Amino acid sequence: MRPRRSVLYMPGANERALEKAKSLPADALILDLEDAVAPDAKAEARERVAAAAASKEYGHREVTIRVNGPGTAWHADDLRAAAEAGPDAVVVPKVDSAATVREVERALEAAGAPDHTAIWAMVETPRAMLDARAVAAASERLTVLVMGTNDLAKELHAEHVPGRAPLLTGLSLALLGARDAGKAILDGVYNDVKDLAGFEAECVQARQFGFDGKTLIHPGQVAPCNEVFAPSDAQIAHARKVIDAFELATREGRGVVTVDGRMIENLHVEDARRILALAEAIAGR
Ligand SMILES: CC(C)(COP(=O)(O)OP(=O)(O)OC[C@H]1O[C@@H](n2cnc3c(N)ncnc32)[C@H](O)[C@@H]1OP(=O)(O)O)[C@@H](O)C(=O)NCCC(=O)NCCSC(=O)C[C@H](O)C(=O)O
Ligand SMILES: [Mg+2]
Repeated sequence: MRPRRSVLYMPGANERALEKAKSLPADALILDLEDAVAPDAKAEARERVAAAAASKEYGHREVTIRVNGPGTAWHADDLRAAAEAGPDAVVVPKVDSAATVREVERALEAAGAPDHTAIWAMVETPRAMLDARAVAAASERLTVLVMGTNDLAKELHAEHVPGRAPLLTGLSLALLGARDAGKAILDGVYNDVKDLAGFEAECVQARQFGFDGKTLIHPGQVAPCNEVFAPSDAQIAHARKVIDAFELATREGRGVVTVDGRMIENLHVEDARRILALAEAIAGR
């Protein structure tokens, strides 16, 4: 169980942000070479990001590198540099087919990427929503899907509105694909870094949908995001109660029981165990 409540992007060319990330309570970092880096700064950012990822100075935080997308002039060089740096994962934008995942996997292996370097695939196009399951299941190296809700909204000609009605179908399709393939999935970013109330509402919505965490763009979003995606004290207490009550029922030869007036079966116990495992992993940080 690896907590991925808060996953912070930072521009690969921004030395100050790369330094600051060492002290932020984010579960994971995405050192970005794609959208947040201007074309003229790509080569320098690539060196900076590779050195940061290889430095092992980020403690418990998962360190990932977002490369430029397949078909761009920088993609192959980015993959080679990432493979040599050996981050926890390479984040690949605009993945819309299983074939792309396999090409990335081959390129990483040809460049000598260590086994521990996973692939995180960004799903951010209509095609990716429709083929999310195939993308998620394309490789064992692929462990996480990452929503790209800005690109998705752009492709759909959709507006960013509170509640995200225009994106809900895409979010659901991506979740279905990820979970069917047994993979983790992260929600997209919230662009208005000053609107903390709107941000928190979107975190709660993502948690209710089933996302493991949310991608972020500003340090001020990390703490509230961690709070929303961590099991609350009440959830932890309830999970323990469910497990205890079900174990007692099982010893008495019953397969179903009620806790606080609600029916509990084996599947609820599995969920309770998942909640406790996540809480323990967070407490171990
Ligand atoms: C959004 C920002 C441009 C805001 O920048 P700024 O106004 O300069 O922020 P602050 O002055 O409030 O910064 C305060 C301090 O925090 C540091 N900082 C800021 N952002 C980060 C960060 N992301 N990681 C680490 N540290 C950060 C500043 O350096 C200040 O430090 P100090 O001077 O020591 O006090 C900016 O936050 C930013 O650039 N964010 C990241 C943008 C980014 O990475 N975008 C690409 C990913 S999102 C995406 O691509 C979407 C996806 O593909 C999709 O389709 O949806
Ligand atoms: Mg994008």
